[in-house]
Amino acid sequence: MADIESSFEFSSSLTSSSSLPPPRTRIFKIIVIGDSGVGKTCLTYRFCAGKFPDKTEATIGVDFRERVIEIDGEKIKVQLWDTAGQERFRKSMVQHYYRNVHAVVFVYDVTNAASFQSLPAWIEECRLHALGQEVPRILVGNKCDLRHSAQVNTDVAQQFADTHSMPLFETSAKSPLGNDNRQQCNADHVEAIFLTVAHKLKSQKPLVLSQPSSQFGDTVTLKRNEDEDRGSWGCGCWRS
Ligand SMILES: Nc1nc2c(ncn2[C@@H]2O[C@H](COP(=O)(O)OP(=O)(O)OP(=O)(O)O)[C@@H](O)[C@H]2O)c(=O)[nH]1
Ligand SMILES: [Mg+2]
Repeated sequence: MADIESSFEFSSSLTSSSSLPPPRTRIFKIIVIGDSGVGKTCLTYRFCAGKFPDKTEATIGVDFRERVIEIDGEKIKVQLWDTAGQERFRKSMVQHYYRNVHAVVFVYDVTNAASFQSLPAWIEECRLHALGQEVPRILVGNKCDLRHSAQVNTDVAQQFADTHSMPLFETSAKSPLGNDNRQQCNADHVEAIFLTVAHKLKSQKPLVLSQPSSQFGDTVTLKRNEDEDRGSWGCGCWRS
């Protein structure tokens, strides 16, 4: 089974004479995968930049977005890997996505049944890249603002999520522009989805230092205990 590793970024202002423990930021690497056009770029942009992007183009390879959040007084860097859905744009990068992944977000488009039907293939890809069951996964049905043209029934999606021990979130990356409370709620989910993943990762068992920090290095690698929590994390389904 592959180890889950977590990175810590140490403050560059640290001096060797300091007697205080170094301030540090834990980094959680979360990959976002799913068919082209489901809204991976919009979702990650919304979480990191706080808005729906003016325009997007198909992602080539992978884009990184980061946001530092604070949970229980600890600063955590949520690093989102926004991957390309189009096969021709992802081929060369695929090996890199899956290295030291802390969590996976599977995205489908609620208005596109084919994107939902592709999910088993995305799950299989994770398996082929040795992603263990201990790596938290969540399922996101995006574009709920287009609910009138929805092709994927919530109950069917929930059943799929249950089968694969994932919480399901239905949401919209698009900004709620009107006073529609339900849309507001949907958009707030984008924030909540990634915060939930970060909380889940933070609450997993303590990390153990596995290699000393080099004299000049800013980053050390930490390995989780062997007996880490392997269970699923219950149903966190939030529906609109
Ligand atoms: N109505 C609506 N449109 C959305 C939403 N999210 C994304 N879109 C639109 O869907 C299209 C594709 O969005 P992207 O975020 O680029 O899709 P992607 O999954 O990153 O696609 P690839 O990079 O090709 O894998 C764009 O035209 C977005 O404006 C949403 O929540 N609601
Ligand atoms: Mg994209």
